[in-house]
Amino acid sequence: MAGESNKRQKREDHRNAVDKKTGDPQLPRKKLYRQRAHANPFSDHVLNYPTSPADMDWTSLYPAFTFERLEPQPYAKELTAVKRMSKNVEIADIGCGFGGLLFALAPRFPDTLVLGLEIRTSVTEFVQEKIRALRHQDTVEGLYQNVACIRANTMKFLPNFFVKAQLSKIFLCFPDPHFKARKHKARIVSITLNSEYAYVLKPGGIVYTITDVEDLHKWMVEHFEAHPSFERVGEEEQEADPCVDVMRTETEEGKKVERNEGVKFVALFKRLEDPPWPCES
Ligand SMILES: C[S@@+](CC[C@H](N)C(=O)[O-])C[C@H]1O[C@@H](n2cnc3c(N)ncnc32)[C@H](O)[C@@H]1O
Repeated sequence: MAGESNKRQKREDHRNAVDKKTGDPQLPRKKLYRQRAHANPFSDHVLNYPTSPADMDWTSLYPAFTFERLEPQPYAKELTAVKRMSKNVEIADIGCGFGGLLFALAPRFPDTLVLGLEIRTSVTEFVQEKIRALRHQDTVEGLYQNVACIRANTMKFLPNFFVKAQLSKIFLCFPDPHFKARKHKARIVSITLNSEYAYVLKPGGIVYTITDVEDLHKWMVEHFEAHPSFERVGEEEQEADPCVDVMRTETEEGKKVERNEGVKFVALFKRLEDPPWPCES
């Protein structure tokens, strides 16, 4: 406990310290935010999440993508100035860890809102601190205004954040493998969860997966191929997608596998159009 409060104090000191030359906030140090590798997705964590996407306030996460307008309010005679978003989140990195992919994608898609969702508290805080520092450093091009990170257990609450067909890309990079058969239910890919990914993805949208665990790769392929809303993207189209290279090289886990000369298994799945209801055909 003393160790944790000591670490918290060090983080606070580092957060308040500025770069002596530029006066900018310093980038956070990973070593102050390290946390046990696995968080149990079935635990009752104390999490903040909206009861529905309409209740989610994105304006504080992406202030550069907001505007104000006057709107009527219940029981008020006067119109009130309300902040609204000019864009919605379109790219989600599920289990973003320390955010390597987010920081690589954000400048490549400067007009698209990118969101990391991460279950571990300290790791989420690291990404949020890094975003704060990078935004402060880059006042000329306005980079990193389009990236944010929230603490969330996506296995439980993904549809609380996104409306139907909101997202164009979902990344599942190096998800926890949960090797033992009795732990497979904790995997981030399953028939049930794939239905949630299908719900929040727009037709033509892509789920990107990468892992160094062959058994998990086969599991992900098997579960997405078995799902009627997805089809696997062919090798040629996969390799032509610039996000694939980013996912291979910029994720923290991808870099680790590279250092250990390990193998990376990639598979992409396209969200298909829903078939017409019988009464529509
Ligand atoms: C092995 S790490 C991969 C991190 C990052 N994607 C990368 O490739 O470097 C898996 C991450 O998923 C997070 N995670 C696991 N289950 C989750 C859940 N249900 N909701 C959100 N994040 C989760 C873990 O905390 C961990 O940071």
